[in-house]
Amino acid sequence: MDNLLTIEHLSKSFTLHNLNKHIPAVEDVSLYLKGGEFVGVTGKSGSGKSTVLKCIYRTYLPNSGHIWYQSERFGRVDLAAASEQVITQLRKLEIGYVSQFLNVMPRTTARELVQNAIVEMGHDREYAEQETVKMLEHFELERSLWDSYPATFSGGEKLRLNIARAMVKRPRLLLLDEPTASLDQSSKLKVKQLIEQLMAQGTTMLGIFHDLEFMENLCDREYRIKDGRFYVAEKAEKLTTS
Ligand SMILES: Nc1ncnc2c1ncn2[C@@H]1O[C@H](COP(=O)(O)OP(=O)(O)OP(=O)(O)O)[C@@H](O)[C@H]1O
Repeated sequence: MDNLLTIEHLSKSFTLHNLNKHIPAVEDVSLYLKGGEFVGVTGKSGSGKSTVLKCIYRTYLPNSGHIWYQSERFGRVDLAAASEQVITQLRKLEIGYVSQFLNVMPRTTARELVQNAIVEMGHDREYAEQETVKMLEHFELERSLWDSYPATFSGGEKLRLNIARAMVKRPRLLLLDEPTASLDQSSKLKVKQLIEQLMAQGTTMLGIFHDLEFMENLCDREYRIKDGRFYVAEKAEKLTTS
């Protein structure tokens, strides 16, 4: 199968002007994802894992390199150079990003947050309501919270809602940035079940997980980003734990 994503020689650095400091977060990283694969990214803290994911989602604009994404709507797109309009459409329709932090919207309830994610993909309200109920039930978010504002939720409740919102869209490409970092065992199991469902539906995933055992039981392949002056992603041997 063709690659859904091909990263070529990606570099991203940050300049902290107040400290007069230059941080080469990612240097010369190349990797690929075939359609339907679940690939894990590992590496020491600070080795640049999140930066790679954020460059793909275009939270960060890379300094150099290409991020070729085979889009359903736009054909082959370089995410490192695409216009903001294309990126906005891709985020709505094709590419999901989930981290351990929930961006709460003011005066938007938990139920609305999930529903809106489905509606912006073009589905009707009735379908969005049904899917929202299924997802909130799956993640065992207390019913009394469904119509409350997430700003007051506990860390675990926010996290479960965040994952529900990203996964309910069933994106073509899902970027998982340590989504299970502070979840208890039962919530992790819920995430695992949904990842397996998404895999069965053909979603391609690139994920960073604190819990390596959790990741290695699920993923097809793994890239290690090496610490040091150069941050090079290399293909690790295919895991055989499944
Ligand atoms: N917005 C930013 N501004 C300045 N420096 C940043 C920024 N984002 C990341 N960095 C720096 O880039 C480097 C890589 O960070 P990144 O978060 O990608 O690492 P990571 O491998 O995901 O780490 P962890 O496992 O601890 O989450 C670090 O030195 C970090 O301090």
